Amino acid sequence: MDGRTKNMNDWKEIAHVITEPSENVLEELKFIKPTPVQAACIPLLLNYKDVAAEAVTGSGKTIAFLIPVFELLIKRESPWKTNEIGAVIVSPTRELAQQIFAVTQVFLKHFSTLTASLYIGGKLSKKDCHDLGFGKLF
Ligand SMILES: Nc1ncnc2c1ncn2[C@@H]1O[C@H](COP(=O)(O)OP(=O)(O)OP(=O)(O)O)[C@@H](O)[C@H]1O
Repeated sequence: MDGRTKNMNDWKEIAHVITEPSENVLEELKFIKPTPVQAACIPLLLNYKDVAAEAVTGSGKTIAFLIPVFELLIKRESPWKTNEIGAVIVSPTRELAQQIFAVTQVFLKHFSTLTASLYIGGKLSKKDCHDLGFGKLF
């Protein structure tokens, strides 16, 4: 058993359906095992189920949806159209949006074919519109 397999052991319930890039993200973040909300949500979302989860702050909700989002985006077989958006993550506050975007950056290092942009209030919307024109997947 190599180091990676050993580290992924606690993710075994869901590790068989996630790809190497996600495993690399988990390794980089040093997340040895899933939190309860992650264990509950990730398999359902990967099976294209609708999920509404409520869990206390700090329970790991970010990864619970980011892993499925990235996994489902890279599994898509039909080619992306210019300006097509693959996923939209809506957050109630600017701070939370920035926090989620920071974790997204770790994923992007390992999912090199995807890109992401952050759109928050307090910035010039003209620049946002310009950025969107380049066809972000996120
Ligand atoms: N499986 C895991 N193992 C260890 N640490 C984790 C794991 N998942 C998330 N964390 C860490 O726990 C902390 C809280 O995670 P996260 O921000 O995703 O929680 P949250 O439920 O989205 O919180 P909030 O409701 O405040 O947005 C972060 O520091 C994150 O890096």
